[in-house]
Amino acid sequence: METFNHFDPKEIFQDHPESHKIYLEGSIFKEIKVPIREIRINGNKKKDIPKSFYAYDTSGAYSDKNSHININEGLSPIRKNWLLKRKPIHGGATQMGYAKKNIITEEMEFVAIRESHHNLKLFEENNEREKRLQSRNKKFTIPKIITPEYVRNEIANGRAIIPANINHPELEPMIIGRSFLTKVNANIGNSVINSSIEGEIEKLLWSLRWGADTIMDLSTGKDIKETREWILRNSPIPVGTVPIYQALEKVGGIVEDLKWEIYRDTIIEQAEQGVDYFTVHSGILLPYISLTRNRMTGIVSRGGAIMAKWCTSHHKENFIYTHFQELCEIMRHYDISLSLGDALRPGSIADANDEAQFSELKTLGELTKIAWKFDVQTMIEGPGHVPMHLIEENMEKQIEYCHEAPFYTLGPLTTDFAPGYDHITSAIGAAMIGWYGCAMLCYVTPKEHLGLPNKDDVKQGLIAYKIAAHASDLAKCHPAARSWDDALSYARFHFHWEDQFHLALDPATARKHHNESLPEEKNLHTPYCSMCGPRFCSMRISTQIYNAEINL
Ligand SMILES: C[C@H]1O[C@@H](n2cnc3c(N)ncnc32)[C@H](O)[C@@H]1O
Ligand SMILES: Cc1ncc(COP(=O)(O)O)c(N)n1
Ligand code: MET
Ligand code: SF4
Ligand SMILES: [Zn+2]
Repeated sequence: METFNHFDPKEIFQDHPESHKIYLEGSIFKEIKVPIREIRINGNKKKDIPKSFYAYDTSGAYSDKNSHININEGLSPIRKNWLLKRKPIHGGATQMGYAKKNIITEEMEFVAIRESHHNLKLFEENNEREKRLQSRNKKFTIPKIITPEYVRNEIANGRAIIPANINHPELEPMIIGRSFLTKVNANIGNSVINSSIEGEIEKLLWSLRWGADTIMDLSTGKDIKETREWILRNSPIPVGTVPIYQALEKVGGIVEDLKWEIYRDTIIEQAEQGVDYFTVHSGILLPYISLTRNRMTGIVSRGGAIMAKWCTSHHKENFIYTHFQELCEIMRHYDISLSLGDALRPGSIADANDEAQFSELKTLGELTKIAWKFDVQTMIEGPGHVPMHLIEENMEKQIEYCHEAPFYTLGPLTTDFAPGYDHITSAIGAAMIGWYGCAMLCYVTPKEHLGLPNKDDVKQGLIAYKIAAHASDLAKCHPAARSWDDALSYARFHFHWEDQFHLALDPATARKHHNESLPEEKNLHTPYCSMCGPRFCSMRISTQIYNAEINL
């Protein structure tokens, strides 16, 4: 693609009525501007309720009415000055390197503000209510306000990462760790069957619109490098890749012809472009491969299957494992985060939690320790297909084997019997593992196992996963989570229909469903909807009871 003139990017971000973008300033670093979406709450104009709600905002400059957007030029490089300034003062280091030296970076303050800003109490404290809602929370203590020092400490200890390549200055930093908001990744990218750069840009923009915290470009078709360049220059969120896919392309798809040197050159090429994290299949060792023989579905990881074929055909140990320190040195230089891939994740309910899977997980734990020596920020990838009763064991073993490095799981899918609806089968497992402490949920779309997702699949996958992530945050009693539910419930009980739509995850769909049976103009202040009608509306009857009490 030479130039982009296919559609107006800003149009994708216009269906957020009563929302506008504001920026919060740093206190350590005045030049940082942390984006937030402010949603206006209109109420009935009589009562003294908060006038706005602040929502975490992943959409970058695209949703800013005052910004200039040109896909051909890319986003403005907001981190450029931070990086330049820091280098002569402290020398270049990874976020983990700075954190270990007790240095707070711009990125750390940025994410601290981002994680705390909607930590605003919408309604007056109700101690009895707070006690009741937190009574069964045993797993987590998350601080009420996330400070830059708290962020630094979590990064220094390896419990959280800020994926931020020094060559991705367009990035708005975000943090992945179990003491922070649960994050969601969206996979995009072409395949040989289906491919266009503008189509991938469109999926990127839909991902941003629907709240993806990171994306992975999993392209395996044509123009892999050029596609990635367009994505990176226009992405305000971290971009991850699986470099072995492009390495395999370089050897014409012949697995046996792969070698470390080609893989290394691919890594450097992608590092120079600004990729923020790499999925690396370094934990699948030669002896583990035979453990998959009796599985129902073999090796389902793409990178894993490629590596297994290489190892068995040469009868040699995994070349990423044997060159792991060299890999870490390259990644440290760019501050690329390491996502240790789960090449042996189960691809069916029958294969969940088997020996192959957990053997690899142990190896990933050993590699984590090595990566940390190099100050490489690290997270661990997890399954896959797991029935609900076996999910908790995955989280427990990951924390134990991998020294509390953040967990990043695909789903997990809780059943295999619903192709076409795997965004739902997997959002169930994602909500559970998020609650147990998984830091980032990799979405699954309705197309899983069936084909390459299109932009509508991206939307459906993200909606399912934003729900899973938020439900996890509520269950973790994350201090920033519940205020959104409270604002929406208040609007619902008081029949502030407009507020209910504006606060909704998907405002247009909520409005459309409401208006299908009660047309908008006449009924927007109606104290009921078509579900029960005027006489049977229980919330209306409740209000009548309380109003009568007041009159007594
Ligand atoms: C590991 C996960 O990545 C998904 N996956 C692999 N390639 C792509 C792509 N080009 N676009 C979207 N998702 C992809 C798989 O469907 C699986 O869910
Ligand atoms: C959570 C997650 N997302 C993506 C991949 C990469 O895909 P693959 O292992 O199939 O190459 C992975 N291993 N885990
Ligand atoms: N659905 C598979 C999984 O569970 C992925 C297939 S495409 C590599 O990981
Ligand atoms: S998703 Fe399709 S192409 Fe990928 S492993 Fe499954 S069947 Fe093969
Ligand atoms: Zn699968």
